[in-house]
Amino acid sequence: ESNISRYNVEFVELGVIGRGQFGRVTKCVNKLDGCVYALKRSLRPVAGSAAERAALTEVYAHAALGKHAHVVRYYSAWAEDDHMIIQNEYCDGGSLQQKLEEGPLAESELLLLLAHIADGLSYIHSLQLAHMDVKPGNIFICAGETERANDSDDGYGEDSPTSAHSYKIGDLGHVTCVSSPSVEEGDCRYLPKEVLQEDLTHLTKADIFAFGLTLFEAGGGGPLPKNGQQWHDYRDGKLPDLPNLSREFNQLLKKMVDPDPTVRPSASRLRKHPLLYPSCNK
Ligand SMILES: Cn1cc(CCO)c2c3c(c(-c4ccccc4Cl)cc21)C(=O)NC3=O
Repeated sequence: ESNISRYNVEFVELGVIGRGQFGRVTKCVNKLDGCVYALKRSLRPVAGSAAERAALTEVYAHAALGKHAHVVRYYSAWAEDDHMIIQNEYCDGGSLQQKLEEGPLAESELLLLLAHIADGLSYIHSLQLAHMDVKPGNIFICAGETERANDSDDGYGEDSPTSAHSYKIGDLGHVTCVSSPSVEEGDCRYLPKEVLQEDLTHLTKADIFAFGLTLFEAGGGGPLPKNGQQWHDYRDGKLPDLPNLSREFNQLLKKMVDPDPTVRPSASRLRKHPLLYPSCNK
């Protein structure tokens, strides 16, 4: 293989920001444009393997999703000396999972998370795609981001004038087309029962389920079960109330994790939920 590495020629590594069985994620400066990016470097998957299909799906999804205020932006991907590299937007505020280590979010913060991620999911779903791995570890925070209606407003842009920080959905490694039979299951803690039972007829509602458990966890309901009775209870409509949240928020969480996927609100409906427009319903 060539030993001229684009990674080393075009980027300066600032530090490792993530490690996994997949490889590692680094924070890098591009020497040409001087901007900071997140680069994931993983072993090149075996040709024809599920891992290769997932890697290609990730790049196809990023390319199809282009630019959106609440989806982590993709810039480039390439292969070099037996590795695959993907260059994404660097979100400087860490992941939601890291933020939750400091404790649960207050309802006002949960509403910001709800608005931003419902926006991102609504955009992904509008392209007939489903994320399939929504969870705190795949939601990243861009601190100090002032939201403004982006000039190329495609109707999905955030319309609130400014917000202290912005939540974005990342890691498109499990993205699938809603009419696709093959699903690479995401984290089982956020997986709805119907997907486990191979019912793939409502894949966008699998994202809503996972987002519901993500909000429940962010509101203090964690840690989530990976199996056992509690895992089943949460999927049989027995999600406990969170005492520090309003009755209305608790009702919304129960709707988002309803056993019947058709009962769960769509992402575009979530964007218009009354909880997000407090002044209107006084
Ligand atoms: C572990 N980890 C930490 C971060 C920084 C959070 O402040 C991070 C990022 C990404 C990713 C990422 C996820 C999946 C695929 C590719 C990448 Cl670069 C992983 C990240 C990504 O795409 N953008 C990131 O900021």
